[in-house]
Amino acid sequence: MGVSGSGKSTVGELLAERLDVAYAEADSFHPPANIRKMAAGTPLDDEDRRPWLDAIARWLSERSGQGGVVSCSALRRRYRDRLRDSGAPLFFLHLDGSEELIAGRLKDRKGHFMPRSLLRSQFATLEPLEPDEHGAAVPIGGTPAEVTERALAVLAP
Ligand SMILES: Nc1ncnc2c1ncn2[C@@H]1O[C@H](COP(=O)(O)OP(=O)(O)O)[C@@H](O)[C@H]1O
Ligand SMILES: O=C(O)[C@H](O)[C@@H](O)[C@H](O)[C@H](O)COP(=O)(O)O
Repeated sequence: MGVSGSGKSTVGELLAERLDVAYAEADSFHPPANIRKMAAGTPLDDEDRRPWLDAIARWLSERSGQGGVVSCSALRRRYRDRLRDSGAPLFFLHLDGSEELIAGRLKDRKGHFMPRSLLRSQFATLEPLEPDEHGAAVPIGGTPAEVTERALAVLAP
């Protein structure tokens, strides 16, 4: 989990490779209308995110027990609750970094529908993990390989 540009896709793929489990990119579960809306510079609302979270929850429940990594922003507590309702045992890794660091990385990202102008609203929507949630924050400084090592250390201390 984490805001746009926090490294979910980059680190998620590396993590899945290291764990030898399936990987899913949550962006690919958005209905086309959601992609169009974000590309036009408008943040999604809860209603837009409902079918998207339902589709990700389906993927999770189909894979329950086999392991897997999904890179999904899961910005609000209630979105994570929806994913937990899938029944799959989930561990949320929050890729955690400053708006300044992430904005800098997004400047160099090419060929992605998400405009940088939405980063502010992503931070405004973000609700960090609460103490009762199974998961941990992972600082995103350093290379993707370093962040992946940090995530692995948290998963298997
Ligand atoms: N640890 C890192 N160091 C430098 N650049 C990174 C790092 N992680 C990701 N990036 C780059 O930052 C941008 C956003 O990463 P991405 O994985 O697309 O984030 P998200 O999936 O969360 O939107 C991409 O251009 C990616 O190559
Ligand atoms: O809930 C949302 O507002 C979106 O799903 C958003 O959080 C997500 O991050 C976008 O799909 C952009 O994609 P990237 O995170 O890959 O930039």
